[in-house]
Formats: sequence, structure tokens, C-alpha cells
Amino acid sequence: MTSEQFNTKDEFTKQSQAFVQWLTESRGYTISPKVAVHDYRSQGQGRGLIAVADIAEGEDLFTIPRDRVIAIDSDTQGNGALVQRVPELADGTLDDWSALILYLMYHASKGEAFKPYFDVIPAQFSTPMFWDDGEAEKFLQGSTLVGKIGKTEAEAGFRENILPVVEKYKDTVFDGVDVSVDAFHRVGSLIMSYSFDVDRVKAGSNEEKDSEKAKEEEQEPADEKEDDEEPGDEEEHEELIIGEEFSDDEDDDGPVKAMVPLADTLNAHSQLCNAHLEQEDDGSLVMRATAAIPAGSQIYNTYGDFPNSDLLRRYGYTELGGTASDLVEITVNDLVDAAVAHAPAPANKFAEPATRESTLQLVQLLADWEDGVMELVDDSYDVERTTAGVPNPELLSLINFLVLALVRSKDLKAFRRTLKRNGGADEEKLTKKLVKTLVKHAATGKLTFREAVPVWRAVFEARIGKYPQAVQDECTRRAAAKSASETDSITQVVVGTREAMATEVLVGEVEILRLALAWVDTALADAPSVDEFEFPSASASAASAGSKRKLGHNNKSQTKKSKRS
Ligand SMILES: C[S@@+](CC[C@H](N)C(=O)[O-])C[C@H]1O[C@@H](n2cnc3c(N)ncnc32)[C@H](O)[C@@H]1O
Repeated sequence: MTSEQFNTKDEFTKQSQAFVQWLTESRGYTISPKVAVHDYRSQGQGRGLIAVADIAEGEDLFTIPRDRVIAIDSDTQGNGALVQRVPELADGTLDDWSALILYLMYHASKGEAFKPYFDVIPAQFSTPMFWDDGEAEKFLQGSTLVGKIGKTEAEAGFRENILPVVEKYKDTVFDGVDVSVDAFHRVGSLIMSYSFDVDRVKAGSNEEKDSEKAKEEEQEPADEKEDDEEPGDEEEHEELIIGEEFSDDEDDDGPVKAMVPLADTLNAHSQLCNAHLEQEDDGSLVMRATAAIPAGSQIYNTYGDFPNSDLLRRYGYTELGGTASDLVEITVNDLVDAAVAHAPAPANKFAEPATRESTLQLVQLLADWEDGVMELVDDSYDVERTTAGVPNPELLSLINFLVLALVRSKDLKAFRRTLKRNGGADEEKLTKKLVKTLVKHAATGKLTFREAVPVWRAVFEARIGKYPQAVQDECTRRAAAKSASETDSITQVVVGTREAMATEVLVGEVEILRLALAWVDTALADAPSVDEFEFPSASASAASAGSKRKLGHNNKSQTKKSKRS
């Protein structure tokens, strides 16, 4: 995965040693003698951290002063105070991502300040962003991951946000700096897979604050100190997750995106995590063991609760057998296609036969309905491994709504006719009336589940059909092997070929779709329980509704939250 894969063992070890020496001698790190940077290239994991002696749960592995992480707000530490020369890095002109990208592009090219660090971080990545043209479409066929790689959008952001600032200082600060689009992608991917969100530096340095605190403590009698602490007042530490997304409402008190050398040397595994990074009250960062770690074991962090698709997209590896957070996204198009193909014929002979276009228009009407009584429409719906593939109610309700609307397409036809006659006037009022009528029919049981369930089934079947046959066969083979041996290789990872990593994502998604299909079959066979399925009624969902959602835009969130709460 990294440039280091071609380094000789000696060179690799020397770089690791120089890195650790730099951290302790120049960056104020305190590192436990029980841990060491280790070569895990033979397992496809690059560098990692190893326990060289038994470590107890709760032990500190290393501590980092807050002002020694690499972030825009720590830029005063002897590395040229780039922020003063390029105020746009910190004055809000650039968002936090773009600012850190530009900052690191500069230092990657010019700075000696972080050289030992840049020597140990990768120059190449195995994420789909760097795959050859057409490989993502080929290897990830069937998955919505293909549409989330975001290379074109990232490049547009680069041109729009970063290049104007580069242009302004091109003959001074950025003279000789590699500001190519390739360098942008490398640094952007580095931040995606290595950065942390840490609390901002508060006014005054750590040292100042420490000495103030020490003075206060000196003045405070020892017995009072103890009295102040109530039982249960144990310090609460904030756990920092690598690569955590910024919230939308970035403000001056919000976290800052930072590179935290050594904390980012830890590899991750959803089942094997035994350490995490915490931020103390004084701002310093501590990597702490969350379990006992025997000598010789790898020390693993967690990067968050990611499905394999996100591990591949963000970090360029996958876990064998998937993660507990695996999910499949069912898109609105999947629902519309199934509804058009499988909804019963219109009840009225004058009604229009459903088309993809008219059905999408119906979804758009529902989404645009300002005073919506429901919140059914989203870009996509997660079906998750944790719920054993049971789809969320909104997904099923939207299908039910579409089926009903197609069966009663007379209402839809009348709506369109009136709208046309009015020259588009009263659209909102008419839409509201149409949706209300349809919801009323749905809520009063005019839709039978026997009409809708075949469409539920068709959604999952059609989606499975989009994955390559070899992936479906692999899924069947694994299911048989699993039930034969009852073993589960949950702790292995898949690295190496792009196709192998992609297959791991696809197999997990097909497994979940098969679970969903099995659930639908049970539901169909067990009609009474199907009838218990509740269509969100107008009154019940009115309280939570009201927001208008548009379809058709690409949701930017990296990991879409499931609609299931
Ligand atoms: C924060 S870095 C960890 C340090 C990294 N191994 C290195 O050599 O610089 C994250 C990257 O490490 C690799 N990685 C992390 N956990 C891994 C795992 N369980 N299996 C394989 N590679 C892993 C991936 O390439 C990922 O993008």
C-alpha cells in the first residue's frame, strides 16, 4: 500500500527509528518503552505498533502535547509560521480540509520541519480513488460505492478553493511547491486516512497552563484538594477517532483537523481494537490501552464503525467476512424500477400505465411536499447486517406508497390534468391533496400487503442481480462452508489486489441482500405478521415531518446514517 513496500528492511527500520527519535527529541512525546513501531508489510499492513512487553488495560502507551500535533492552529512551532504568510489558511477563506491539504502540500515539498514524518507516511494509496480508469466500475459492479469515490468533485473543489490561494502566492510562498492535482489527491487521501479531529488549542500554551495550574495547586491546601473531588468525579476523556468527519457547523470552538504522528501509525481492526486516543483536559493526547495486550501482539486502534465499503474507500483495505457495520444502500431508483415492473395493473381502465418517469415524478412530488406528513423520501436507504437484513419501515412504506399510487394512478392522472389546465398554478395545494388522498387510502388499508410484498421482493432480487455472478457464487460457497465448519475467520483482513478487496465488499452486500430477501419471504408466508406492519399514518408522522428533501443530488456524507434510529 505504501511507498515503503519497495524499501529494504534496513531502510524501513532506519526510517522508523529516525521517526521515533524525532518524536521524543523534537516533538516532546513521551513513549512507553513497552511499545515499538513494527514492520507489518508481510501482512500487507505497512507500519504498525507492537507491544514489546505485556501491557495492562488502561496503561498509557504514549502522550503528545497538544501544540505538537500538526494542525493549522499549532503552526507557530518552529516550522516557518506558514499561517502568517498565508492568512487564508486560518481566516476562514479555506475550509478546514482545504487548509490542511494546502498546509501539508507545502510542507511535503518544502519543509524540513516534518521530514522524519513524511519519510514514514505513504506516497501511494490503495483506495479506489487511485485505481485505473474503469477498474472501480468493473470490480465494484452492483455496489453504490462506485458513485461515492468522488474524484471529479474533489478536483472541482481543489480548483475552486485551493488554487486561487496558490495563485495569489505562487511566486513567493508556493514557488517550487508541488501543487499538482496528483499531489492534491495524495495529501487529501492522507488526511482522509490518517488525520484526527482534536480540540482547538485554547489561549495560552500547555506550558503556561501547566504552570498556572501548578501555582493554583500550590496555593490550595492538600486536604481541600481531596474534598473537592466527589466520588464518581473521575475525569472524563474524550475518545478521538481517526479521520472523523467535521460536523457541518464548523465554528471557532469546534474541533480542528490534525495529523497526529505515531497515533496514526496504529492500524485498525473492528474486532481486535485494544487502544484508543483520548484528549485530556489540558489538551494533551494520550494513546491508552483499552484491553490487556500481551507482548508480541499488534496494538490496534479503531477508525470508527465502518462497513467494508467505507474501509475500502477511505483506507484501502477490507476485513475478511465483513464488519458488523456492513450495509447495502438501496437507492430510490431501485425502488422505482421494482415498483414499475411489479406493481399490479391500474385499478381503472382509464388510468395510465406506470412508467419510470411518472413514478420518479411521484416520488419527487412526495419529497417536495412542504407540509409533508411523512419523511419517507431519501436518496437511499441502508439495509444493515446488524438487523439481519430487515429493511427499515421508511423503505417499505415508500414502496407501499408507490404501489398504491400506481394502482390508483387515476388520482395521479387527474392531478396532472388539473395542473396542466391551471398552467402550473396551485401546484403545492394540488400536490398536498394528492398525497393526502394516497396516504389516506394507504392508512385505511386500501393497499393490501399481498400487492406490495412482491415489490419488496423484487427490489432485493433485482439488486442482487446487479452483482457479478462470481460474487453471488462466492456468497453461496461461503454460506455452505460456514454452516459446514461453523468457523468464522473474523480477524483476517483482505489487502493486496484491488479485485480481492472489492470482492470482499460485494460479497458482504450480497449476503445482506439475501438476508433481506429471506425476511421478505418469511413476511409473505406469514401474512398475519405482515398485516401488522404499520404504514406511517398522517397524524403519527406529522410531528416528525415538515422538512423538504430534494432528490437527485449526491449526498456528500461519507457514511450515510441509516434511517433506522
Ligand atoms: C492510520 S494508517 C496506519 C499506519 C499505516 N499502516 C502506515 O504504514 O503508515 C492507516 C492505513 O494503514 C493501513 N491499515 C490500517 N489498518 C489495517 C488493517 N487492519 N489491515 C490492513 N491495512 C491496514 C491502511 O492502508 C490504512 O489506510
